Amino acid sequence: MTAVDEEALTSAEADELERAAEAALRPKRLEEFVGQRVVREQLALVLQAARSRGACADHVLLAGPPGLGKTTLAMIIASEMHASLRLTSGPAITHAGDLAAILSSVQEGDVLFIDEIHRLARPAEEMLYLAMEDFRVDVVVGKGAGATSIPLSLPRFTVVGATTRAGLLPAPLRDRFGFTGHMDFYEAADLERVIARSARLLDISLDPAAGREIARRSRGTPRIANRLLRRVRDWAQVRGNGAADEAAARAALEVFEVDPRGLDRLDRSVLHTLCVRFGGGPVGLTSIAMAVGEEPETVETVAEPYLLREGFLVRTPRGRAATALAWDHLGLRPPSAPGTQAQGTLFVDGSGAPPA
Ligand SMILES: Nc1ncnc2c1ncn2[C@@H]1O[C@H](COP(=O)(O)OP(=O)(O)OP(=O)(O)O)[C@@H](O)[C@H]1O
Repeated sequence: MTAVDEEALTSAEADELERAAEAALRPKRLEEFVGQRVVREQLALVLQAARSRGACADHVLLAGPPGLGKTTLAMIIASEMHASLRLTSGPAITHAGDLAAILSSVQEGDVLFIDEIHRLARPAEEMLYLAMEDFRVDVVVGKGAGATSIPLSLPRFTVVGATTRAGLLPAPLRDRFGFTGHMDFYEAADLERVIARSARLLDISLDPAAGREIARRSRGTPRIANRLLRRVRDWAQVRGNGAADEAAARAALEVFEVDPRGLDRLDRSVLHTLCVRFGGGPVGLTSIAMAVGEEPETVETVAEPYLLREGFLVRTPRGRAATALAWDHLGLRPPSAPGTQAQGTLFVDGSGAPPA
């Protein structure tokens, strides 16, 4: 096995472990689901009404940045409806035939979760409209002039679609969802509750001040909060005295390059590129992505929403531009200020100054 294979295996194993750790922390019922008060209330109503009619729930679209709980909510919908859950994703369905195979095995009342639904191939998308509206698929048998289309009726089922980019969904598909839950970043207080709950489940005795520190630096995202909690536990075990207290939280977050505003390496790299390489912008998404070595979609869906929300950057018709807060956070001065040099190295504390 080559060094590259070994590395790939290790990171695949690490991803698998992270996924397993995440799965163990998923709330199973709507009342355990912390925060997102509006979506929770709307969903509770939709599900209760469907249950009392003895019908399956209307199709649900969940929209919002990664890690806010869309998959978790899909699982909760299935469990609240006492239904079986089938999971797939837009990129996994490369041909309409893949979707036809899934749909033809769907049972009455099932919940079909389609993650990244905005990435479905067009023919599959069209098949899905029909399935969602008329509970029917047309299966094409044969090729060319001899091809025939055989209609296949489906039992009633619920599609739960998740997307980080609701704007990319074609209107006909969007319109087939009876309810859309718009998920937003969590308030720090809600994240503290997520962290306290996870600490209990993981049997970590967590100091409330450490929970606050982790919450503050989790970019409003439960997945990040849970991940940082596990890293704080690691630090406490290996370098500390086992106590997950505030000092352990600060030290661990420093090691894992999460700065005091919760920005991680990618966030800082985007801001740094914008300020130093492009003089603060405005500059197009693709140029930023190329400069930081990421896909434009990753920059747009993973880094940008939080940077926008926190006021580090703005979107203008001519591209992304850094705000005064971004320059300040990096310890740099914008080029218009006299005597400015838009240069510097990024440090974990976001100061722009090297550690003493
Ligand atoms: N409201 C919540 N309360 C408690 N834990 C939560 C909540 N939302 C999410 N989590 C936890 O955060 C993790 C990520 O959630 P999930 O996988 O559902 O996010 P997602 O929005 O589907 O992300 P992606 O779009 O990247 O797939 C899970 O471990 C889940 O337990």
